[in-house]
Amino acid sequence: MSKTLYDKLWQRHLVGDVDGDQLLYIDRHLIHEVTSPQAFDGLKEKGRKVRRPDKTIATMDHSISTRSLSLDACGETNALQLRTLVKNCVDNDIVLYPVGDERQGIVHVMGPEQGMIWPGMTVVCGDSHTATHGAMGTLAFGIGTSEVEHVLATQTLRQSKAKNMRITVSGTRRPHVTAKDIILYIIGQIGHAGATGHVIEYAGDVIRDMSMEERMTVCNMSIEAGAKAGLIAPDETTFAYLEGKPFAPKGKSWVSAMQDWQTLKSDADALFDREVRIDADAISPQVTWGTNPAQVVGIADKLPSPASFTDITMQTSAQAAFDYMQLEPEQRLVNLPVSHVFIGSCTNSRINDLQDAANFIKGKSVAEHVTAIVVPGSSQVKKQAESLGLDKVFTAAGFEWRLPGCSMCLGMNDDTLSEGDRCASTSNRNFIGRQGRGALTHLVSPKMAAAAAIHGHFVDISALE
Ligand SMILES: CC(C)[C@H](C(=O)O)[C@@H](O)C(=O)O
Ligand code: SF4
Repeated sequence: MSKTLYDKLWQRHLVGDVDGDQLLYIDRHLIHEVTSPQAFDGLKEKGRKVRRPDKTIATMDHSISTRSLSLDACGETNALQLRTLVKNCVDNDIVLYPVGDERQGIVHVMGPEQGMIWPGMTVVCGDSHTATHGAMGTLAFGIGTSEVEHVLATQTLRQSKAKNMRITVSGTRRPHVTAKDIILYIIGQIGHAGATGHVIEYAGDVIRDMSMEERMTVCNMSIEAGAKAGLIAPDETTFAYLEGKPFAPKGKSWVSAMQDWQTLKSDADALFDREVRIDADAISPQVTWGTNPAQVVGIADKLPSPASFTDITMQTSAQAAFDYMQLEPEQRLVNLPVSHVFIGSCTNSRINDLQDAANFIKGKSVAEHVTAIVVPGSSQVKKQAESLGLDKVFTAAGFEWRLPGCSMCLGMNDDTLSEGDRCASTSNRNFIGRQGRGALTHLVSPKMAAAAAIHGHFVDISALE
């Protein structure tokens, strides 16, 4: 019978059935300071050991400062969380990339860049944006803390299989339309729960032509459409990205791995439970106006009016979003002033993202009323950006150039906004209070964020000369 890529990955990792669920083997377990402490406590209480420390890798990302390498920089609670991670890793022989380490970074940035994530793997992490790694042709998804404990103890996970969905993006990308605009547009079309219960495979020319970094941006936000995971079949772009990375297979192992990876695609006649087709020509630079990522429009478009939604729940949610975001139905966002700009997060803090923003900023200055920060996704990204002189471009324009971490994406450190601050943010969630109590978040691409910083308000970058 014909199979989808997801079916194939699932089948390869199936080790048995338990009470109606299935048991999957996990190839790579990524951990960070927020969702691992209770899992380690659980193991200790039960007198269990970590079964495969060699398949587990830890990094610090959420609770760290972006101004100081000190673990104490963001208060006692954060320091305790970080020191607990250190102790748990030492006690269990797990490799940890602490702040200051040249491999440290946001878990979804550092994993792929170290070559830890290979096509055909199963990858989990106690973090919802684990879907990012699906860009590598990997079955990758977020798990809860009790599941983190289960994986630490057994290197397996109980799961039930999701449905297959394919999103095919074809046509021609308009100028200034980035991977972020494409995924925001997709979520706008299918809704923030539009892929619930499904694993999405992204396909079509537009996806094929994307770099690995762009594919990661797309897969990263699968969870914002409710999907279990996002996937892209591996190809030459994937192999070229992986080759020579520290954890990638080498020599003969590389050759045989490549042969296997080439088979990792959906069969031509595979059936999907749901198919969505997206025409790239219809996509312009996007900006969210609401409090979930599906509440999004093209920058030149008018906001909807609540009455335009047929569904009563969507009407109510649109009205609530307008109230919270201090916006009016049918308003346009061009010229709406912003007070803050955040370039960072596991969606948009890779080198291409920083390059996109820097290209726009070069030789210009941040508007006087705007506070703008750039937070590279990892130490490697920071180093590469500095070798290209991007840090100088940002600081000369008036941006702050920070240390890598999650930062203002969710403000578990001191990078938070105050009530009424309006932020053009390259992150992935615009939930109420996400960047600080009463703060107003608009999700955009790095280019759109850069333009907002310079002009002090949202700009239709495709209309600029
Ligand atoms: C802290 C962590 C559990 C959380 C997640 O799972 O996504 C965070 O990364 C986020 O983006 O909200
Ligand atoms: S950057 Fe944001 S979305 Fe990504 S893992 Fe960190 S907090 Fe979560």
